Amino acid sequence: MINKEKLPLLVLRDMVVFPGMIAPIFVGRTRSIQALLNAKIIDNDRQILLVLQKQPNQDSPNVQDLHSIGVVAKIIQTVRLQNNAKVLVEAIDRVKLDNIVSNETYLEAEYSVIPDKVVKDKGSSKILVSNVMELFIDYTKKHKKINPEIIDTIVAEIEKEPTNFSYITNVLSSHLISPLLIKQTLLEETNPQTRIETITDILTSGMAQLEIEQSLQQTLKKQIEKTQREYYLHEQMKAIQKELEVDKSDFSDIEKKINTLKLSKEAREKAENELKKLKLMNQMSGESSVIRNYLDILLAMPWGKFDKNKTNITTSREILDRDHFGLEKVKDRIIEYLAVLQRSKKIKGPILCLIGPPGVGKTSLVKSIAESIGRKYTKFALGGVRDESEIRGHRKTYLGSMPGKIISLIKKSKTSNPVMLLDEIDKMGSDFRGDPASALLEVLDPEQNSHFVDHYLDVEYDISDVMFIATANSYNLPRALLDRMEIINVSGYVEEEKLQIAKNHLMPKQFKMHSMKKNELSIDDAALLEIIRYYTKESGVRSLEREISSITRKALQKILSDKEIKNISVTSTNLEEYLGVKKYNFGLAEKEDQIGSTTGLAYTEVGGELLTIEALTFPGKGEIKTTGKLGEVMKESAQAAYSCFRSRASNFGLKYEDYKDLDIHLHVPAGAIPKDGPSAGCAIFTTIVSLMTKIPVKRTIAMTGEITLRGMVLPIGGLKEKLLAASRGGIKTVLIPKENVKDLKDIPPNIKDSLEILSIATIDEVLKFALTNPNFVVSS
Ligand SMILES: Nc1ncnc2c1ncn2[C@@H]1O[C@H](COP(=O)(O)OP(=O)(O)OP(=O)(O)O)[C@@H](O)[C@H]1O
Repeated sequence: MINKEKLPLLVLRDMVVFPGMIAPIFVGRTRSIQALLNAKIIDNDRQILLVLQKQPNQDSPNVQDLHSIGVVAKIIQTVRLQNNAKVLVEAIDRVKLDNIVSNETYLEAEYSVIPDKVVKDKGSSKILVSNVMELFIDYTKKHKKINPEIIDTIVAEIEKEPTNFSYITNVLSSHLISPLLIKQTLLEETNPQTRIETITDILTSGMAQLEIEQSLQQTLKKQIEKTQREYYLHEQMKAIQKELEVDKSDFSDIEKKINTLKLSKEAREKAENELKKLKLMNQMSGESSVIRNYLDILLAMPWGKFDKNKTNITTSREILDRDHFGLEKVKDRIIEYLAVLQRSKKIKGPILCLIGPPGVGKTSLVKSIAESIGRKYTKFALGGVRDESEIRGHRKTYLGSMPGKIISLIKKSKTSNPVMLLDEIDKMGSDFRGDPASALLEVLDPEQNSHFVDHYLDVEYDISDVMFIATANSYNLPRALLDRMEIINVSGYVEEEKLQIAKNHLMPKQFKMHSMKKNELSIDDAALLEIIRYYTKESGVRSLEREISSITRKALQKILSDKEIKNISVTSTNLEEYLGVKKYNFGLAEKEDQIGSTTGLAYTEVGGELLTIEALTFPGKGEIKTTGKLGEVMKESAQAAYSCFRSRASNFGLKYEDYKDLDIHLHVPAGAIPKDGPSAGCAIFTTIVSLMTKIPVKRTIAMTGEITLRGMVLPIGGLKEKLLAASRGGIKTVLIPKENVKDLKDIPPNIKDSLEILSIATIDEVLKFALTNPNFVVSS
């Protein structure tokens, strides 16, 4: 039924109000405010019609611009603001508008209430409601636009009236998030069941849309994350590249070296691999500095660099003669060796080893050899080397590891064919860290050393062009090493030679070193001889050189501190002024012939020595006791000499009773110095015989020779050194084993001339020469 009484019409721009709902409305348009003001009071309520305009953006819609279905509502509250108002309305019924008219200030219309159709199939509608409710809850939760508390209230209210389908659909419709037109359709639908279905459809499609949106959002989020990640990585890469850019020059240096150096194939591959690793590394890391160091060393090696072989034996001889006095035999041997080199360019044979006491010129000979063949000189001091890695290096993985000395010295000499002096090869030790001698064997073996691998370099380096020359003070070398080497004996010098060396080599050398002019200082021969005799005690000339150096310094100081002094001459009279009191007595021979004291001759690492052997008797059990740090061999030699004496005692007119209760104490002075070897046998025997027979031993005689129990004299070593010591010590006569006579040809004539050298084959002969009363032996 149409309600002919008109009600003012409030046109809504963008909302649909459903029956039963309370809604706040902002009213701004004048016509709307006028409509509000003219709301009619019906049943004690101010009532008004509400309708949606078709186009939300129209400011003054005409009658045809409005939907025909709306609601009649009561105004609960009105709040007037300055130019507009806020009104709270409660929709009462769905209405159809008729006869809409516009009076002066607002629209008004007649209306007829449209009741909802009665739902017949309540069962299925109930199911539909529970479905739609579930959907609604899901949808609103997902949508997140509706406050969860409101959802709870709606759900609670609906649960209160589960069969009021009109109410339920209106509530759900008003909370749907959907376009206005759809809402208007819902308002216009009078069948609640149809409305439920429509709402279900709307929610389902809304859900699907939401899901799509959400997955789209996620993809978008992922996309953004991916882009951000890529951006970040990109930036990081830029930073790394920038970092690398800085070091690029470093790498290019290394690359250049790898490409230009004459590396072996293996070394090139290794260098390239290491460089590859290095490029991928953090340049600040410890490992990268290990690799850098390694590459530095590997690429600093003189790959393929050789000094040109200038071997010419004539010039070599000249240089050796220029630098060294005497040593003819040694020089001959060296020249022979160099002759092979001149022909074959590479010596595959054994390496040279110069053996002799200190200061005899071994080192300077090697320097001269290097100079004479135009090669660099380098020295590997082996004294005290105990660790194999000093020769062959440590693996580069160890912290602070380094290549071995051989490789380091080659690198330092900047050529692959230097002359390398292996100094003091006899002083090499060995311990748990490995035996350096066996590593050295590999170095010296011409078959192996072209493939020498240093632990640090870890690639083969050909050292077969290096000329190794060893020096040693003694023959105390591992057998295998001795076999690899050609020994050249460099023995000591006699006084005359020392004098010549001092005048022609040491003095000019020291003068040059101290910038002393030739005419400013002179040391006469007598003074030099005194230095040799009283200030030095050596086979070589090292101390002599030191003393000359000390004189030069003192003379220089005098010249510089006193302008009056223009030159200085050092003679035997003023020598003490420069060198202080005499350090040694010349000639160790006894002042008088002694009972129980004999002079023996020893050969030590520092050259020949006079050895006094003395003995005493005292009551005892007929035993012999030895002191003076004697080695096992020397002790046994004393035992043998004593047994030999006892077996022959009757020859010397002695009865068993004479010596059976006597102990002998045999001592060799300079008790702190270890002594060993069998060559003092003769001297010990002579001492015992002299002691027991009370016949003195001639003071001017010295002897050397091993004895057997049966009284034979056996040969000894180091003859030249021993004769030199005898001549230095003021000895007149030397007894040497008969078998050593053949060695005399190697002894310089001046030594032979300065001594009476007698050969002995038996101990009887020894006694005949050594005792002051030789007839005694013969008569007995
Ligand atoms: N025959 C010689 N002619 C000239 N100078 C010599 C001669 N012998 C030695 N010298 C000089 O004596 C000094 C010591 O020699 P050098 O250092 O070569 O001795 P060495 O035998 O190598 O000793 P070490 O075994 O202790 O190494 C050097 O200055 C050297 O030039």
